[in-house]
Amino acid sequence: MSTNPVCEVTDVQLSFGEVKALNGVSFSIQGAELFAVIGPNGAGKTSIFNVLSGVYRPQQGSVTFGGESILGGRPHRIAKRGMARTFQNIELFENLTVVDNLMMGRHHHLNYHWWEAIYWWGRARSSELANRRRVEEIIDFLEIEGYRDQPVGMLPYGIQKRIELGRALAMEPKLLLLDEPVAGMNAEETEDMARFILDIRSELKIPMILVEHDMGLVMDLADRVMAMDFGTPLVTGAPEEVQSNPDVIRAYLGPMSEAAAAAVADGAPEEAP
Ligand SMILES: Nc1ncnc2c1ncn2[C@@H]1O[C@H](COP(=O)(O)OP(=O)(O)OP(=O)(O)O)[C@@H](O)[C@H]1O
Repeated sequence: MSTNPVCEVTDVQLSFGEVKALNGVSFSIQGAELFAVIGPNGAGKTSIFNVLSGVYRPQQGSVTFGGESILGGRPHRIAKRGMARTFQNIELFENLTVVDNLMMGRHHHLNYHWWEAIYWWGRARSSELANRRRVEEIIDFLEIEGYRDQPVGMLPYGIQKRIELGRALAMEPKLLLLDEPVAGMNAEETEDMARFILDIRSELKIPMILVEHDMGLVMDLADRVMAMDFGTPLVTGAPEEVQSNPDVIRAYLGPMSEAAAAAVADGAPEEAP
């Protein structure tokens, strides 16, 4: 049985002057899958996120989300339609508490008028209580009860990354974009983040696109991987298929890896120099 893709990117071209940031990029996200995008520095990974979230408008191609085109859509409108994103560099309100930062993720779900808010009645009261309940569920889910009332800026880096993930979850996204979620983390923090990403897939069933340099993490978690180089997709497939693709090995290791790539293609172990 085929289902409609959550998101479909078709033949996207994006240039900055002479630089082709994206060149014929196509992929679609089906169901609650974890789709990873890998590639060396400058391959175009962040540009894909910027196109999806409305920060960049490509010169060619189409992008649909929930069956409708989002090309030319403003970032806040695309976010409101259910696309949430975490960033390489944490973007939280440092002086606000964990709870208040998570409540920021709920602002699309506030559905009352200002006069109802002033008198704290009607929809203002019920909507606020429902939003607080949802935030408490996320606090439980991400195991951050111990930090709930602390200003985010005071917390360890790994916890801040987890709170940023929490804020994205508070939006109740239909698609979650994770931009290097374990960058700068130690082994224990990475392991915790990996566990939460797996829980999001299995329990919350939210489709995710993951951009990450930690290959171990990508190969362990992803359902499918798209490898890119110089804006061009090299191969898309199961992690083991992508990992052993000679073009991918070349892109990562450079021309010195010709022997390694050939050996992998032949299925033969590489000889020691
Ligand atoms: N706003 C911009 N103006 C000019 N060039 C840009 C812009 N954004 C991206 N590029 C260029 O597009 C190419 C792809 O960049 P992008 O940031 O998408 O790569 P990346 O794979 O995310 O790299 P990294 O792993 O280093 O974050 C690079 O050559 C980059 O310099």
